[in-house]
Amino acid sequence: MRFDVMRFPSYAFDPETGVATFDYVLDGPEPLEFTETITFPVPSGRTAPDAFYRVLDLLHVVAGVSYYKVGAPPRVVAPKPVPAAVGDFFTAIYTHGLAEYAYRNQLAHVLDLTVEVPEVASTAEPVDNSQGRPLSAVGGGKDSIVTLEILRAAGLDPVPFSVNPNPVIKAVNAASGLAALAARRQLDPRLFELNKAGALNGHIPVTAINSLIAIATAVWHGLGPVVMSNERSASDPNLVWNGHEINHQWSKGVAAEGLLRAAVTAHAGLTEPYFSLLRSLSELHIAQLFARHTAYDDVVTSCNKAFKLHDPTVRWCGDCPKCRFVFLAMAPAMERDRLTHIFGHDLFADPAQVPGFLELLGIDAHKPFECVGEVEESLVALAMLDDDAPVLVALRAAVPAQAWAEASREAVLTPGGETYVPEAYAKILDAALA
Ligand SMILES: CC(=O)N[C@H]1[C@@H](OP(=O)(O)OP(=O)(O)OC[C@H]2O[C@@H](n3ccc(=O)[nH]c3=O)[C@H](O)[C@@H]2O)O[C@H](CO)[C@@H](O)[C@@H]1O[C@H](C)C(=O)N[C@@H](C)C(=O)N[C@@H](CCC(=O)O)C(=O)O
Ligand SMILES: Nc1ncnc2c1ncn2[C@@H]1O[C@H](COP(=O)(O)OP(=O)(O)OP(=O)(O)O)[C@@H](O)[C@H]1O
Repeated sequence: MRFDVMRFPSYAFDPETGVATFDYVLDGPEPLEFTETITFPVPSGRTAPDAFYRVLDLLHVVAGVSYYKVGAPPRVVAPKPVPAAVGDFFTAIYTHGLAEYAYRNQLAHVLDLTVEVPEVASTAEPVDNSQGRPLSAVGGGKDSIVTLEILRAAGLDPVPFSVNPNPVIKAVNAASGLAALAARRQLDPRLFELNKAGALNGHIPVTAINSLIAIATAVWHGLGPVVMSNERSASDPNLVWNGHEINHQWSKGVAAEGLLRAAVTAHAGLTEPYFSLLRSLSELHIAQLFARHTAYDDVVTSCNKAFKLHDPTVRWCGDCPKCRFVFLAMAPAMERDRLTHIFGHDLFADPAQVPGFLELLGIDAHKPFECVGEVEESLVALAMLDDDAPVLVALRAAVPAQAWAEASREAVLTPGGETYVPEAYAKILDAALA
């Protein structure tokens, strides 16, 4: 299949049902057409404001990555004039956001794309949304639980929100006792047929898509900023290829956050659209904050296999990089019995897990293409554990002396790095960390 250009013919939105449909075309000798459907929760008695439609303009192009990856055409032409900040955001989504896909499929041209914008438009009038109730994105894992509880403790009355909440997310929301909002996202089924037939496939920047759905929902419901739980290490690449950083978690990183904020403010006017409350924290630090909340032990699930669209696991699979990393990160903060209860497995008792842990400790290959923290975080977590579980004994013996010397507990557990957290929320975070 050869395609010349990706286009975005139109989108439609029905405020009665909350259903938005986004159309895509991969144009070439044998064009392919796709439609993605996103159903927003409908608020009672609120008309969708202009800013809502403007966020949909952004979502239309960003959600196109799922279909672009079927053919990787050399050109992507955005549908309407947008401010310069939006063009930059689109280009970053299709290059950095698809970098792992480009690397795995050896499609170097994807990293050099520029999304073409018909004309540069002027920026929107400001819309002050900074004082509304925060919409807190919930992914079912430990990070968003920590954010939800920090916002709740500060009296900000957060509204939990998820895209396609699965049983894990529904159980987390139930454990929180808060009334949640949800949107439904349906990929064009044709995509799955093409995948089965062997079409090009790979990872996409899903957090950017979920984030724009969250922002649109917050705008329509008259809420305040969307608060994410993306950690410091999400900004660090897995490897460098042809001079380009390849980061599995790119759209969770701080650069993506800055670009998304700038695009939404320029095109939709929102003064405080979106930020990650936990940006300055390591995963290890967040795991320590999570340990304070036992109410979620029976439901919290960070394993990505539980979030697959087809054949998901019920909870932790117990044998993937993410399960291993979160087990190691939580271990110093809680009794082993509690940890084993949360996971349903004791990963430190199983010697077959040793090679996977060595990868996290930087002893083998590059950081896995998964949502895992830095090698330094894993080393510090291991250094904080002093019992003789079989896996821990094997890992201690394998870590070279120099690696221990380079891992600083203080560096890992001290907040730092660039963030976009507004001052009022930064005070709340400081209070939670005190
Ligand atoms: C759950 C998961 O990890 N999925 C990744 C996996 O896909 P798989 O085929 O095993 O299962 P499904 O997710 O059910 O996907 C079925 C097909 O649909 C395509 N697809 C899915 C969602 C979407 O928005 N667009 C799509 O085109 C998908 O490509 C499958 O063909 O492997 C895929 C290929 O590497 C990944 O793309 C799947 O990742 C999901 C999009 C996903 O939701 N992943 C998150 C758990 C995830 O990886 N989050 C990252 C943050 C990434 C970011 O920058 O935002 C993290 O937490 O580190
Ligand atoms: N289905 C979803 N709907 C809305 N937001 C989501 C969804 N899945 C993930 N997110 C948000 O995207 C960000 C990244 O997700 P991630 O999976 O890393 O977080 P998490 O589930 O809270 O924690 P963990 O890292 O332990 O899995 C978080 O802010 C999370 O709340």
